[in-house]
Amino acid sequence: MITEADRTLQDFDRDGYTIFRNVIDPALIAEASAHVDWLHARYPDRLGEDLATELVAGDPFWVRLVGDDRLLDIAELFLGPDLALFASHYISKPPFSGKAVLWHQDGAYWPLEPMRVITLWLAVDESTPENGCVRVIPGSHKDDLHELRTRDDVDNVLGSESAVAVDESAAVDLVLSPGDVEVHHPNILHASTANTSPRRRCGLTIRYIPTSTRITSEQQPFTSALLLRGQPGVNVYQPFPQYVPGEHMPFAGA
Ligand SMILES: O=C(O)CCC(=O)C(=O)O
Ligand SMILES: [Fe+2]
Repeated sequence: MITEADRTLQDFDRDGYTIFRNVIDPALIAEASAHVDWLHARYPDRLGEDLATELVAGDPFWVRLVGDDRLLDIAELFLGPDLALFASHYISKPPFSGKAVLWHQDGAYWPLEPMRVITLWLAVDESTPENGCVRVIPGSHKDDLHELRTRDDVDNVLGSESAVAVDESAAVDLVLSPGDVEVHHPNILHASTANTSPRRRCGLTIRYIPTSTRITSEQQPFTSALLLRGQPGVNVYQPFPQYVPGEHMPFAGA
């Protein structure tokens, strides 16, 4: 018998991405949205595209969110039962000014060995072509990792892109509603345009690894390495943060 999960994995093997609808409930998405506002107030110098990984392990709400069982159950389908966080990053593009993300493969940036890792991209806002949703080239995950080249001639989040010609006519726009999750492979070519609309476009990237994938960064434990489920495997991890009223964002169950 072919189950729903088998079909999802087959889609992912063929296309390099797949979408899960309505994973996270509106109450928790509202907290994630408030978290982005709270982070902006707490770190006023950071851009919305840069609410990043080094803030995660000291932030009880962030850890609660990436450790949510609904997200880990999805990660487990792809990676098995022993799961860690490698990195997580809100990419919140403000109205009218949000920057583009140029075509890239995530794995080209990451200190992981082997490159066994998936991204869950959790939609916090509606995400459409108008406000700069993620776009992918289906099947491009079958290529090896390309070299990177620097790009500072256009305003963009990464400052670089894959050094490869991309046939944009093959791109698929990932239109998502708040609470939906898009899963993508570390080798898939993906991008997003600038936000020229009046609506914010916020998503939370969550990079999960099986604990058999080694984080080879010099910094140990890596800034956002957290053991989330099962056995610790080959890495060392950050301790879980304790909630301190007044220091951290209050949230349900804090
Ligand atoms: O949110 C975006 O626009 C880009 C996301 C991305 O590159 C990723 O999740 O790896
Ligand atoms: Fe990416």
